[in-house]
Amino acid sequence: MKKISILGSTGSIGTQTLDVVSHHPDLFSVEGIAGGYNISLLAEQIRRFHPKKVSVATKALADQLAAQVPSGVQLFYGPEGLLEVAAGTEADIVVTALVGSQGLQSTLAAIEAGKQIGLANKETLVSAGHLVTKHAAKCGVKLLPIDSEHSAIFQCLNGESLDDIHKITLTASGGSFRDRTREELKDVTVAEALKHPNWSMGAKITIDSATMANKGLEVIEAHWLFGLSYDQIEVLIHPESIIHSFVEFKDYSIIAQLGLPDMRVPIQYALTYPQRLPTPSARLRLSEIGRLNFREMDYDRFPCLRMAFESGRAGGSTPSVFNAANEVAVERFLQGKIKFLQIEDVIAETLDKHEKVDSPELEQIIEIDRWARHTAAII
Ligand SMILES: NC(=O)C1=CN([C@@H]2O[C@H](COP(=O)(O)OP(=O)(O)OC[C@H]3O[C@@H](n4cnc5c(N)ncnc54)[C@H](OP(=O)(O)O)[C@@H]3O)[C@@H](O)[C@H]2O)C=CC1
Ligand SMILES: CC(=O)[C@@H](O)[C@H](O)COP(=O)(O)O
Ligand SMILES: [Mn+2]
Repeated sequence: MKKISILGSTGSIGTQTLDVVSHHPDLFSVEGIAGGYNISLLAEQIRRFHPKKVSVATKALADQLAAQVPSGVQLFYGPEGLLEVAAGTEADIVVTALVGSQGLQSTLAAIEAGKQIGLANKETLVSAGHLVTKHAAKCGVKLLPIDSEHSAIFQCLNGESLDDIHKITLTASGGSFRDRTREELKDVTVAEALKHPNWSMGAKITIDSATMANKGLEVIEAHWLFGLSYDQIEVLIHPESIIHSFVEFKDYSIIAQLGLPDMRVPIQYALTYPQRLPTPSARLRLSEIGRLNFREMDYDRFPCLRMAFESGRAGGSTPSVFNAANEVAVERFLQGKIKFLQIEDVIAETLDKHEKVDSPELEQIIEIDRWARHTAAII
């Protein structure tokens, strides 16, 4: 029986992780879950999966939840509560499915406690990839990718030497506005931006897909997960999201991973690795799909991706600023405070104001993240 804890159990990745668990009740037990504000769903998850430790965003919510669940469950709240669920249980693997760089300290705590990591929360790796990978190596912890593209690359690389890689290609659906010109993006609404063509995901990542910041975060995530240079990472628009990504080796042979867009496949692979088991996903039938399409990436159309590459190449604290500015800009867009195209302006101006710090320690990352959020909030 593999014991798991989930940070962000009430979100898109969290609920799909629990769906995978419910399809294999003999294989998995749930030690801990952490959510933010959705306590009715947390109460339901507690009744169904019997975690020992549960965390919510605030003390008031923890008190409300206490009235709805069996007295044996240990309830926590706030950042300390996340650390408790990340590191204070007997879990073998922690699924990091919080949204944003707020997941950084709990991911590091889980690693320090020797938990394997099912990594969905890409912002942690963007913000502090050098620290996360260093700690994981020191503690002998595997970072098992859940992000669909990185799971694809991980599966393609199985048993292959990193020295044999020429390039990897991350595929991008193009997001909600892939067929619109920049002129047509001026007055798009939040509701339109939230309509991803292929995936049902949380609000923040859906907006990131529309700006292509998501692929930018994924480029930096791939750099850290696979130890590749930015020159070895390419992005290709593939509107169907059937090829989840591919590796081109130095003999120019290409290995790709394909499947219908269903996150339960990469989630389950991270939980069962190196074993493969049946999933609840439907089968891909290529004869029904008929054809697959590809388009060259246009960096003028999607400047957030260009800024992500530049931030990754600049290194040090720059990706952390890119990430924090993006998080704030997306939140402001979702609240109707800025327009869609201003997301990229907020990121660009915040990056312009930043003075890079090389190899920042955790405390410096936290301080720089705070500075970037404050700066991005008032641009
Ligand atoms: N969704 C997807 O298909 C994919 C997602 N990812 C990545 O996975 C991560 C999660 O994405 P997704 O599941 O879509 O996001 P969601 O917005 O659906 O879920 C976010 C989760 O974080 C929790 N949360 C938010 N704020 C707090 C807080 N202050 N304290 C505790 N918990 C909090 C939410 O709790 P609550 O709702 O209870 O407030 C929720 O459980 C992101 O990093 C994303 O980029 C990667 C690949 C695919
Ligand atoms: C499911 C997943 O991994 C997302 O990150 C997905 O990749 C978003 O789609 P696009 O960024 O390709 O639009
Ligand atoms: Mn992805």
